[in-house]
Amino acid sequence: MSLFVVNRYLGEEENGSISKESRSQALLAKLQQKAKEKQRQSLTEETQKPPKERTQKDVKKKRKADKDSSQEPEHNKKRKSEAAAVIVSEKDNHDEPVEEEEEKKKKQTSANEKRKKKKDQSGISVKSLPDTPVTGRAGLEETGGGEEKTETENIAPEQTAEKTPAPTGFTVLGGFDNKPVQKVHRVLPQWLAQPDVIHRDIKGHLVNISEIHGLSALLVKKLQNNGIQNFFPVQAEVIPAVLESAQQGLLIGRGGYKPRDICVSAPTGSGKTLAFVIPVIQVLMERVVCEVRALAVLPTKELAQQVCKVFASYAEGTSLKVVMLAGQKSFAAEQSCLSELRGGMRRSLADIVVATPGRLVDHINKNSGFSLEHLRFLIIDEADRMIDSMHQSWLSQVVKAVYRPGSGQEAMSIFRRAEPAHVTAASLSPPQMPLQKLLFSATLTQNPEKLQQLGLHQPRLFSSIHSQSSTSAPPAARQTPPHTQGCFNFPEGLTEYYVPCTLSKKPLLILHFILRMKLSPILCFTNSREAAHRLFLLVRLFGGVQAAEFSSRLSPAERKKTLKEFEQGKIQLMISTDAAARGIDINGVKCVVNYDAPQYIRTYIHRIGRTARAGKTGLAFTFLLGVQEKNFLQMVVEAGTPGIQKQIVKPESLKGMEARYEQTLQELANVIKDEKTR
Ligand SMILES: Nc1ncnc2c1ncn2[C@@H]1O[C@H](COP(=O)(O)OP(=O)(O)OP(=O)(O)O)[C@@H](O)[C@H]1O
Repeated sequence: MSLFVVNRYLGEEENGSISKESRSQALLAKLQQKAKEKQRQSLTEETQKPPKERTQKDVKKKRKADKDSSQEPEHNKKRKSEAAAVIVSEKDNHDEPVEEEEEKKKKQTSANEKRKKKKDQSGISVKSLPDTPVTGRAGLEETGGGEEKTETENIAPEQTAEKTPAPTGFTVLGGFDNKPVQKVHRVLPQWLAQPDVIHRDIKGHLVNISEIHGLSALLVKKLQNNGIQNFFPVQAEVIPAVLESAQQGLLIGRGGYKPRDICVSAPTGSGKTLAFVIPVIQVLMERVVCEVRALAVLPTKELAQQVCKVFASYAEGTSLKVVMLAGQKSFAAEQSCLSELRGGMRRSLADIVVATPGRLVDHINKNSGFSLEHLRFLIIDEADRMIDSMHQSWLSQVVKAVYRPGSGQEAMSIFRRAEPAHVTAASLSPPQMPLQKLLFSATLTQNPEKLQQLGLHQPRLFSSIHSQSSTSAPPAARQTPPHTQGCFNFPEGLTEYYVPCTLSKKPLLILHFILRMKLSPILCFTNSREAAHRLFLLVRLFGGVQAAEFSSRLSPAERKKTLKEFEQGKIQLMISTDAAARGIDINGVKCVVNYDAPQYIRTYIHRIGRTARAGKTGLAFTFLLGVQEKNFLQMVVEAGTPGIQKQIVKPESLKGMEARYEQTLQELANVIKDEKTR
């Protein structure tokens, strides 16, 4: 039972037996009639006086007339509109005679009604179309045929009758279908859109280490002892920028302002590690009191180990101490490396800490001897990975630990740090140790929302994405970035191939690459730990290849040993999961094989970036099944690859190994069964 009954006023026919449909038609016709009369009245008035005499009074009168007419009974209106029509015809004798005009309007009205009836039956929603277009062609004749064009002049004739005329002074909505939709282009923040350009071509843009001012003789000597005579482009750009931000010493940046945070997006193997190790050691080596002033956070133990080794190597000969928090040792052992109690006072035993997020958070929360109140540099390597995996919200815990009010005198000291707010005279008066963030990645996200999480202060971006390869510009020159080719960096010396294959032939292909094409040492990536293990077992059973697996199936010590043997050339084929994809710096990798095609472009970039490092050349092959080809190639091309070639391996070149391969598959099935039972 309907709760509310709404009775619509339908005029005199209210109680008649007319059907709903025709009632609404009749109502519609009436409304149109009224609209027509109103327009006629307004036209009549308008044509009676020259425009300049029309005053507010007229407008009010017109409005009043409109109002009255809407309340006036029907028969009066009809008479008025006929009278108005007569006035118009006597006044402007060049108009068509009234009867014909009336006839025309009637025809138009009935034509409209017919059309509406037809549309009603077709179910399409009906717009209430007044049938005497004011600005249409007919409207032009009524007003004596002015010269100006109206919008119906430009519409195709069949549309003129359809076009809804605008009542005087109103805009008729609609017509969206013929407006082209404007494409929205993402507008990057200024600092992202106009980075400082880093050249991709390392060999063509080396800068002698003596050209970089501000480096101590000790560091220069250490670089030369390590065989480094020239800085790579990313180092030549970033090292001076970091040194400049610490020119006034540790306390505050130039002019009292906080130094700008720095983001670096440069290809894999372009030397980003030294780009932060050298300036941080240079700035901290003059320190007097040992406190944790530099913290480098990396995603994996291996990377933390690798960076800690580089820091320790260049801190040798200085009083700086480097400590790693990555779970290689027990929590207690790490705790004793960080600080000690002497005479009832806490003394820090570390200047530079290299950590993985998990262990770092543990020490912040459970180790009272670990203080970050003097932290000056926060280095986030593989920054895009660290942003994505902000587990345990490690960054907010670091920032909280940095600005945590100290106890006792520390809380009162003029060096007490307050979280940066707006830059005002007051916020700058006590000299404070600023916290400067340094971000590094070969696939740094350009997504402002993601970067927002890092709370960067007036960030400055150094990027090689915009640079043209092998230009003849002077080494340290910065070009205004040309059009961005793609959104990722590819090492200059890398050649990429894809190999069409079938699932069953993939193991034979990798054996063919080693035994026939002699491409070893090969770093081979699979998409899972199990696939890496199975392939490792199969290659070992096939024989003739020194192979090893590298995944979380191995203990950290076993992984470290495997990396070392691979680097020493004792292993021809290292079968790895993506644990070794990011940042791992293994000298001498000639060839990377994506045994399983990577699902994400960042994974691809970091995998192939294990070769062609430090300006050397390298090869990258990706085995592709038929169904993967189209999407993979599209992904790589969109990322801005300089070019990927098709490498076909003929089935006959695999023929000689098939018999042995079949036998190996049998043995493999037994080995896997044994493992499962163990
Ligand atoms: N100026 C230099 N001269 C010669 N070799 C260098 C120089 N700088 C770095 N290298 C070497 O280049 C290799 C790659 O350096 P590094 O690991 O810092 O690259 P990366 O940009 O961090 O790579 P990824 O993005 O993969 O982490 C290292 O073996 C390093 O010793």
